[in-house]
Amino acid sequence: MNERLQDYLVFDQVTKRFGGLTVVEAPFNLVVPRGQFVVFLGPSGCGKTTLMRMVGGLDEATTGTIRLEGSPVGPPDERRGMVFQSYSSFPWLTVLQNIAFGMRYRRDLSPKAKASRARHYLDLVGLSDFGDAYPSRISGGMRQRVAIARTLAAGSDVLLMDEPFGALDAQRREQLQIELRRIQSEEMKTVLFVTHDVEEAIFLADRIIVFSSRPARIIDDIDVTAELGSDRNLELRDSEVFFRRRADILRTVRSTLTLV
Ligand SMILES: Nc1ncnc2c1ncn2[C@@H]1O[C@H](COP(=O)(O)OP(=O)(O)OP(=O)(O)O)[C@@H](O)[C@H]1O
Repeated sequence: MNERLQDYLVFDQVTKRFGGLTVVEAPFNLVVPRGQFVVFLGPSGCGKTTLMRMVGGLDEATTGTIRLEGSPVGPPDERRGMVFQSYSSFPWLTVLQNIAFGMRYRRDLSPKAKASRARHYLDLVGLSDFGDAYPSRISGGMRQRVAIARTLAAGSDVLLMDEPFGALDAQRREQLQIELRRIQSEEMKTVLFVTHDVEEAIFLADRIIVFSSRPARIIDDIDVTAELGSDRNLELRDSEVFFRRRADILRTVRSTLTLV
């Protein structure tokens, strides 16, 4: 991999304060190669969302820089797609139109290609029968799926996902985890993904960053792909090595609760 791909997304000496509250204190450094699936795992309130928002351009670092392909990240743009906990859909657009909205910048796609892509992602998230519905008429979990479909359809190179599957039932969640991992590896997406679910973290991640309580500090940086390979499927999920790894990581995560 050449240098530009190796240091594709870089947190360089980043700190963050909100008034008197220090969220990221010890300068935060992390180098993410292009195409890596990185999961942030850590106690509630330690600053994971804040780090993601800074990558997305929704917040600014107090000191230090976040660089994407060598340049400081600026305001949100189409290179970075976000699915956050407080997802939003446009109430005046139908579900299908909401998904298509994510592609408004895509000049490389004809209107017909956009329509078929929107339909594809609508089906993928299991909302085939709700394309013409308005967001106010569907459940919160379904609106979350609309947000996921819109972000995937947009085709951004970097996906910033903050507990995107939190409100989904177990079966839908598993299906979307498999699809997300497939899309990510086929299309070389770089993903930052926040979850509190250790199993989800191991299943999806190439690499897991484990944080301490606030102020956020990295206490472990786990190369999951080195141990489990990059092929993720349901057999792996039931395997002994998966369960062993899950137990190890749970131990590390539990230790963060006593670290301050
Ligand atoms: N705009 C803001 N102004 C003031 N404080 C903020 C702001 N945004 C976040 N914080 C505070 O920063 C801290 C870190 O919040 P953040 O949402 O990044 O944590 P988190 O690790 O993502 O938590 P969770 O896992 O519960 O989502 C919290 O104490 C939060 O209240």
